[in-house]
Amino acid sequence: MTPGIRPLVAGNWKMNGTSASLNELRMIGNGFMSGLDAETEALVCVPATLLAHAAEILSRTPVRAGGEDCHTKESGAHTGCISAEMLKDAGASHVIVGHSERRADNNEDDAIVQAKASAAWRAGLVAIICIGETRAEREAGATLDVLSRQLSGSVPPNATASNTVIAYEPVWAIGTGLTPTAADVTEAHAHIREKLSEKLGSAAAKMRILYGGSVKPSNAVELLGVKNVDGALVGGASLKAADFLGIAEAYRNIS
Ligand SMILES: O=C(CO)COP(=O)(O)O
Repeated sequence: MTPGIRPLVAGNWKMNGTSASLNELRMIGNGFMSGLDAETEALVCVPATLLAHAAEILSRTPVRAGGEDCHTKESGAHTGCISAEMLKDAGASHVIVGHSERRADNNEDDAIVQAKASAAWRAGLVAIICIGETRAEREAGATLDVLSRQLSGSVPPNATASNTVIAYEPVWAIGTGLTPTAADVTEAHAHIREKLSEKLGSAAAKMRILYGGSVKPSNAVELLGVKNVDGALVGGASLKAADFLGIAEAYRNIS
C-alpha cells in the first residue's frame, strides 16, 4: 500500500479463455458491484478475441477490460498484430506491455516495450509496463540492477501516474506457486519507487506499482500489504471469479 494510492487488482488471462469463460467475467463484475469497488479498482486483461464481449459485459460494472499486448504502430501491413487503437476501439482502458512471456517468446527488448507504452498513450490507453528478474538473475544477486535497467529502458521519460502502471513480476514466480518473501518484495518495490523518482520526479510518488507472480487469495494479504505494493497483476487466479474476488477481498484485511 502507498498512502493516497487506490490499489488496482488486474487480471491477465494470457492465452486462455473462450466465449464459455465469459461467465467468470460476469461473476467478477457482479462481485465488484456488491461493494468490493470501495476498496480497489479492478481490471481484467483478456485475449483480443474476447475483448469486445468482455468490455460489453463489464460496462455495467466498475471493472474495466484491457488488452494483453499491442503493436507500436497504429495500423499497417503487420499480419496478425493488433494496435492500441484497435484495443481502444474494442473497449479497452489499459494494455499490458513488456510482459516477460512476450519478452521471452517474441524477443521484445526494452526499446520495443517503451515504444509500445507510447503507442498505448497515443490511443488513450493506460500502459501497464512489466519488469522483473529471472531466476538466474536473482541467484546472481542482480535483481535490483535488472529492475534499474528495465525501468530505464522500458518506461518513457514522460510517463505519469495517470497513463502508466508498473508491474513487478519476478519471472521465476510466474505460474510456479513460488513467491518472493515479503522482505524481498519490500526491497524490490522500494527500489522501483526510488528509480521512478529519479527518472520521473514527482510523477513517481503516485504511480501504481503492482506485484505479480503466483498471487492467490491465500497469500494476497501478505504480498499486497507490503509498502509500495499498490495492487496485483494476477494470472492463473484471475481465470476463476472466486479466486480473483478473493484476492481483491484481501484489501478488507489490509490497513
Ligand atoms: O504473469 C502473471 C500476470 O501477468 C502472473 O501469473 P500467475 O499469477 O499465474 O503466476
